[in-house]
Amino acid sequence: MPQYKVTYFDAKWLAEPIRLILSYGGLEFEDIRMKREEWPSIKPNTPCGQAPFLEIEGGKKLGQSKAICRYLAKQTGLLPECAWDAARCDMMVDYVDDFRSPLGQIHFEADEEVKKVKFAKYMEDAPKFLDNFEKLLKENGSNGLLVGDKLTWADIYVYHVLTLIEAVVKKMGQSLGCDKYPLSLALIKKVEAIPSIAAWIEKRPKTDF
Ligand SMILES: N[C@@H](CCC(=O)N[C@@H](CS)C(=O)NCC(=O)O)C(=O)O
Repeated sequence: MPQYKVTYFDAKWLAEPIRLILSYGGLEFEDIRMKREEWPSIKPNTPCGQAPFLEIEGGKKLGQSKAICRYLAKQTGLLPECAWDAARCDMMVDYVDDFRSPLGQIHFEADEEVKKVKFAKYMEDAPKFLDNFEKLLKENGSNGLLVGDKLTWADIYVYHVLTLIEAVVKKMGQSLGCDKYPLSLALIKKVEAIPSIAAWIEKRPKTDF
């Protein structure tokens, strides 16, 4: 019986970094993917009325995807002990979320004209984020990691969000052009090549986003 249960919809979005961190650490988990119609009956029994949420042995529940990631990062050696490095991880994660958040709204925008205009603006802003990630990766020594010389949860989180953004952007007929950003590409390749992560990517249910 797995010690952890992750509940979310049948998608990557906010739950995938949790699944990736659990997989990285070899922590067995039940990957619960709710149907939309199941959610209203589950929602009142969640900490924040939101998904994803994590259940641990003994029935305790934790909401907020980044709080869950941090908790699991601690169990799996992915949370730096040094307060400065831990804060740098938070900075990277919050920054990549600044890059992702508008795209979520654009993706679910019902009005096609509004969607087009917002997406064009999003693509105009994208290089600013990608250039900054190149700068941050360079400042860390161009070692394919964001913070220090050991893998952290920030590397896994940022890897996930960059690949998610690229998938959404591709679906809309464009590309981030990650090959123009060699250090971000190196981070993506490094995380994807970790055997436990590669094994999860291979076996996880196939969803677009
Ligand atoms: N800050 C929260 C956001 C969670 C969130 O917005 N979840 C959405 C799904 S992506 C949700 O639960 N929607 C259903 C609802 O609010 O009833 C987190 O990171 O976990």
